[in-house]
Amino acid sequence: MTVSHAVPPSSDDRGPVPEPAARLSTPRALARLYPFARPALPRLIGGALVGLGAAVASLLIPLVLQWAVDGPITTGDRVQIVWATLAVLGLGVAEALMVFLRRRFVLTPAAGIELSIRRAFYDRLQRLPVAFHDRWQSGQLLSRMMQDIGTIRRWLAFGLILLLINILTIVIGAALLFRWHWALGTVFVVCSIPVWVMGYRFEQSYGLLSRRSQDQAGDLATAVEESVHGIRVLKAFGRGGHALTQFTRRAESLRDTELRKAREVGALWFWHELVPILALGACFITGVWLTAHGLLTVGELFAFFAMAAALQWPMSSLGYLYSFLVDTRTATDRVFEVFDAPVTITDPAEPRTIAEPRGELAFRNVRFAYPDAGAAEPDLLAGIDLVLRPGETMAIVGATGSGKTTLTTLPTRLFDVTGGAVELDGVDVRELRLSELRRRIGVAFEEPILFSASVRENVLLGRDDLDPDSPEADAVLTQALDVAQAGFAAELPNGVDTEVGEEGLSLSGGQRQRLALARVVAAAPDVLVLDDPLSALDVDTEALVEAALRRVLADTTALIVAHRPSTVSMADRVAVLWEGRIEAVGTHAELLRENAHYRYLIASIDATEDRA
Ligand SMILES: Nc1ncnc2c1ncn2[C@@H]1O[C@H](COP(=O)(O)OP(=O)(O)OP(=O)(O)O)[C@@H](O)[C@H]1O
Repeated sequence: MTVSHAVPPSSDDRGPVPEPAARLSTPRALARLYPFARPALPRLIGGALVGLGAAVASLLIPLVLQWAVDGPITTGDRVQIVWATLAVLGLGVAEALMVFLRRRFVLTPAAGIELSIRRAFYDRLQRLPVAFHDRWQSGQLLSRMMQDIGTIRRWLAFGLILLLINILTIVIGAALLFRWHWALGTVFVVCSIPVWVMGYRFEQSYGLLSRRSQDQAGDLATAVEESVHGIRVLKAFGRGGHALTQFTRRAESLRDTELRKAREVGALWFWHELVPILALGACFITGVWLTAHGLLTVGELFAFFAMAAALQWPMSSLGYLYSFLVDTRTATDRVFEVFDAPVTITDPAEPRTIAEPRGELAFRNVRFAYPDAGAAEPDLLAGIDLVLRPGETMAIVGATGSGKTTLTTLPTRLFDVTGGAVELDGVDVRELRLSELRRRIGVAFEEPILFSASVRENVLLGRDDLDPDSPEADAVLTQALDVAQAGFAAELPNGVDTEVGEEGLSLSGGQRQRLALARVVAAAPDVLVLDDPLSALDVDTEALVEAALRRVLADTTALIVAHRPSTVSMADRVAVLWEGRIEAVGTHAELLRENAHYRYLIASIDATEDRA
């Protein structure tokens, strides 16, 4: 059941936000929050009951006034007047206390619900495949995580309960009006009808605006995130002004939508303020007429005015609560679009395990096309057959864009093959638990990503089996840093406990690459997959890393994407990727002798190096 399809970031001023394909009614859309709200339900119900108690107390005051005016005030019974005064005071204090209690009841559970939705959302983001993250802007995900889930929390803490209480208060108030005289009740109900009709129509039009503004807020977050992330490029190219212009355009689009929202809400508020006043005016005239004709007592007329005052806030708040309801529905839709996105790469139903790991990696007639590739496009990988023998180092050489990096994403199932199979020690990788697979195969990417954490934490990321403070962890860390020639880490202000900045920006490209390499070495997998791991290193450091890697690679199977002759030289054999297939496999010397494409590729690599 989906509220709508996972709409990849919709946009701002490029046209109207598309209506989700399958819209649920608002109550059903909000009911999807139930699993998160269930643990907090007793307290939420408690809060609603106490809130209702406060509303009842406020409605009882007019009844006491009616009794006082028709009884002791008319008869002059002072004792009874004192009792009536005390009752009104008592009801007022009880109402205030119950409002206070209502807040106490709901605040903590609502914050708990927010936490559990955020946790589930983050967990979902972790489990969703790379293909999902390729399609979604990070700002869209961020705004859903922060802004939309915050809106849901505020709704559960205040909006929902207030809406229920206020509607109940209005119903009880109307019933009391009927009790005094059917004509009063009827006038009130008839005059209120426009309020409900306008509320319904408002939901339709405001829903679209609400969706657009929340999507635009996501786009804006993306713009901020991208410009902060790419601040060096923007500065280097002097494009700060251009970025500001683009940002301003997006911010203005959001402002325009917010203003349209505010105008819609303002119009609704106006009618929600005006109609109750008109209704009460009509009731007033009716009440005076009824009293003049002896059909209503003076006490009842007096109580009616008090009731009008008590109903004023519940009626006028409906406009605000409606818009809040629609915003929350939109926020819920946006959050559930992520929950509804399919997790396509999962553990198998009946996982196998590799009893005696040897480290043989085989590509058997592997085919692959990216999900967004056109149906008419040929597969990027169109029948890859390649076997890496245990302990062998295999380099992959191919033209730019031929699919080398893509090939490295398949063994760990960052993407699943669209045909054929990747096998580890004879077992299809799709038959292994993801945790086992990713423990056995380690990957270092060309773009080295470091997290905002210490060098130690970054390097030992894949070793959750080790206590980070244990001597064993220290030994693994030292050895990995040694292999990756990352001795510079010891000279950082706090050594290996130095926090490397956001994504390691405070380190040089080569330093980051060496730490990323150390991370995969520390993981000690059976098979290493390295996507051009030395591209950012200077010639001397590269030679040192190579020498150390050779020692590690001596008994580890490795698949290395090579863009340089020096990387090729580390390999036992080289595979030539050409037009989606492995055209030839052999030693560097054999291929130079026998394969024209290989000669061409090596020549173009050399030419690039010479130019560099
Ligand atoms: N996530 C993705 N979604 C869609 N298409 C992609 C994705 N990643 C890469 N591609 C496309 O797949 C093709 C192969 O890309 P890939 O990065 O695997 O090539 P490569 O051989 O590693 O290139 P290079 O040598 O330049 O690093 C390219 O045309 C690229 O545009």
